[in-house]
Order: sequence, then structure tokens, then C-alpha cells
Amino acid sequence: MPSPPPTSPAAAAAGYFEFRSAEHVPETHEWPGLHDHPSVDAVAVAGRDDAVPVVDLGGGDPAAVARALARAAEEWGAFLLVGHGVPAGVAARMEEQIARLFALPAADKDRAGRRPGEMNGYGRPPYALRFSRLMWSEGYTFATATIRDEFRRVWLDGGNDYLRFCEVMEEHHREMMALGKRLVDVFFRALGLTDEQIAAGETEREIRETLTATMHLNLYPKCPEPERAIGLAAHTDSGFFTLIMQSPVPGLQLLRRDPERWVTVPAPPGAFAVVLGDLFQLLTNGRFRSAFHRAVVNGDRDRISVPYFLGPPGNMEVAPLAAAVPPGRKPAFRPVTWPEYMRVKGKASGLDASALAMLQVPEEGGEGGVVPPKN
Ligand SMILES: C=C1C[C@]23C[C@@]1(O)CC[C@H]2[C@@]12CCC[C@@](C)(C(=O)O1)[C@H]2[C@@H]3C(=O)O
Ligand SMILES: O=C(O)CCC(=O)C(=O)O
Ligand SMILES: [Fe+2]
Repeated sequence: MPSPPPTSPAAAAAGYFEFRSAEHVPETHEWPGLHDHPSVDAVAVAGRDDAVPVVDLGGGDPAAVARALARAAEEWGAFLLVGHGVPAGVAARMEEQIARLFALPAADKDRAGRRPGEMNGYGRPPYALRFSRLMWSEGYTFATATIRDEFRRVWLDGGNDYLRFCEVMEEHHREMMALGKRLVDVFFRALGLTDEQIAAGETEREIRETLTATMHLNLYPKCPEPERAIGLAAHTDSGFFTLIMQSPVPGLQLLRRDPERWVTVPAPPGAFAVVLGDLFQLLTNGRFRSAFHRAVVNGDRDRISVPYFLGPPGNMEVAPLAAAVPPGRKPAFRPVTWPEYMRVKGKASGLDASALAMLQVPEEGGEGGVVPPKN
């Protein structure tokens, strides 16, 4: 089957082609091992609970909310967040603007193409470069601190389309940052900290107040052969946690074990999916787990997702919180900055090893260095 032609030289470098005119999945995008584990829906059946946890922030007993969050973070490393108070209009405006961005002529998007070694821009996410096959998605990454500069690369005239787009991204950023900070405190409570300790703890305050955010826009165009392509290949996020706004079209899947299976996360309107990252696993001394996840594509409908990656500033050393280390024990991981962790993760993926395991401190008298499989 001949591959559809790429839209432009930069699009070819980014690995994109004209998804809309594809009648088949070309060999370049055919993904190996997609069905090594079955995909299942998020339901509870006798003896096996595949119901993705739901955490409701709205109005319940704070202690009960913290317990629900602790269970989700320990057992799944992911959950659906409802009762968060973010107005529904925000997601609707985001979907509209993102669809408009990706529908722009290739030449406009190419001007913002992510160059090698750069964090921001239009193109494949960093980890995609490890794979020889391509994914069925378009992406755009940007730091929330530089939204206006970033999108002047796309809309050179700085006109109304540009202004409207930036306003909507900024609105989403404001809502997500406020929600992220609230959630950090609920995570601390879930670790067993009292409200007084959360208010007085210097480390806890620093984590909440210096949170940084990166946004990544994903468009998964509808796919003529969804069984043969992947939207986003399996990975863990590396930061603290990710708030994911998604179209009401399921696609996000979480790997569960014993037996290994991909559980599809439902996409009820208004709910955010929350996925914990590797540095949160380190921060909580391994108590809360990062989630191995991927995004599959759909035969009938496009899907948009907006992961909002929250993490520490680049110069902050992340170490296990005292509250998460059992009395009389040493922290299980050595301190690391986010950029340093990314380098370790890059090496670990080449070695097929876990980056977190490489940062583990051997227990006295124990073997050390081994993080049990995720989920
Ligand atoms: C803040 C970030 C997290 C991320 C790398 C990035 O700098 C921006 C893109 C993010 C993303 C999205 C797709 C999967 C992922 C592993 C990737 O390669 O790029 C994540 C990164 C991450 O969480 O490590
Ligand atoms: O599309 C999704 O739901 C997940 C996206 C994701 O995991 C990512 O961009 O890191
Ligand atoms: Fe992710």
C-alpha cells in the first residue's frame, strides 16, 4: 500500500502526513505489539475491579476525599477527577481552538516546528524519536509562561485568530494551575499530613508554590484502521502529575497487571483524567505510583486531549518527602532534578531498564535497585 505523501518537508521531518486523505494505515504507521495485551472497558466484574477510580473534589468530607485519592494513587496511579469546579465552557472553547490550530495549512504549523533538542513547538513529542514507526496523532508542546511568543510563530499577523487562541489557552492554564495547587494539598492530606503540617511545611509550600506547567495539545484524527495504529505509544509521564482534558471520546488506556490488560478510561464530559508521573512516585517514596498509559485511536471520530504537565522547576531537587518515609527507614530514592531525571530516563529506555530503579538507594542489608512493576 503506498503511503500518502507528507504535506511538506518539515511535516515529513515531524513524521506527519495527510491523515485526512488516508484510506489505510501505511506501513510507516503500523504499530507492532498493539494487541499483546487485551483492551477492556472500565468495569468492575466479580474478582476483578477494572473500574477506574473516580475522585470527587466537590463538597464531600475532606478526609473521605483524601482516602479516595490515596487509594487511587496507590493502586492505579490514575483516576477521573470530578466536582473540580472548572466551568464546562473552558473545555468547549479549548476543543474549538485546538481543532482550528491543527486545521491550519501545513506551512503555518511548520513555521513552529519543534527543532531538534527544543522543548516547544509543533511536532512529535520527545519520546517519539525512540521509535522507528510513527503515531497517528499531531502534537504541539508549549510552556505556559510563553504562550503569546509561541503562537506568534503560527499566526504571524497577531490578529484576532491569534488573540482568541491565546486567550483560550491562558484561561485553561489559569484554571489548571489553580486546580493543580488544590490537588497538591489533597495529595499531601492523602499521604497523612494534617492541615497544620501542610500549611507550615516548608517543602510542601515550596512544591505547591513553585509548580511549573507545560501544555501538550494532541489531535488523534479518526483512523480508517484503528486496530493497526496507535495515537500515543505506551509511556509514563515524568513530572508530578498530569491533568488531562479530553474530548468525550475514550482513547486513554491504563496498563493493569495480573493479568496484563489495557483498561480504557471513560471520557464523561467535564471529568479530567489525572495521571501520576515518575517524580511523584519518587516524591512519595514509592507510595503513589506513576501510571503506564497510552492513547488508542478511533474509527469514527477525532479525539483531542490536552495533558497539562505539572512538575517542579528545573533547578529543584526532588527527594522523598519526610512524611512518606516510614519511621526509622532511609528514603528509597536519591534526590534528582527534572532535567537530570529526563537524562536518566533517556538512558534507561536505551537499556530497557526503569529510570526510577536507577535512582533507588539500596536498602541496608537488602538487594535494592528494583522497583516492582507498575500497577
Ligand atoms: C513537560 C514535558 C513532559 C513530556 C516532555 C515535556 O517536556 C513536554 C511533552 C511531554 C510528553 C508528552 C508525550 C509523552 C512524553 C513522555 C513525551 O515524550 O513528551 C511526555 C513527557 C514526559 O512526561 O516525560
Ligand atoms: O491522549 C491522552 O489521553 C493521553 C495523552 C498523554 O498521555 C500524553 O500526552 O502524555
Ligand atoms: Fe502521558
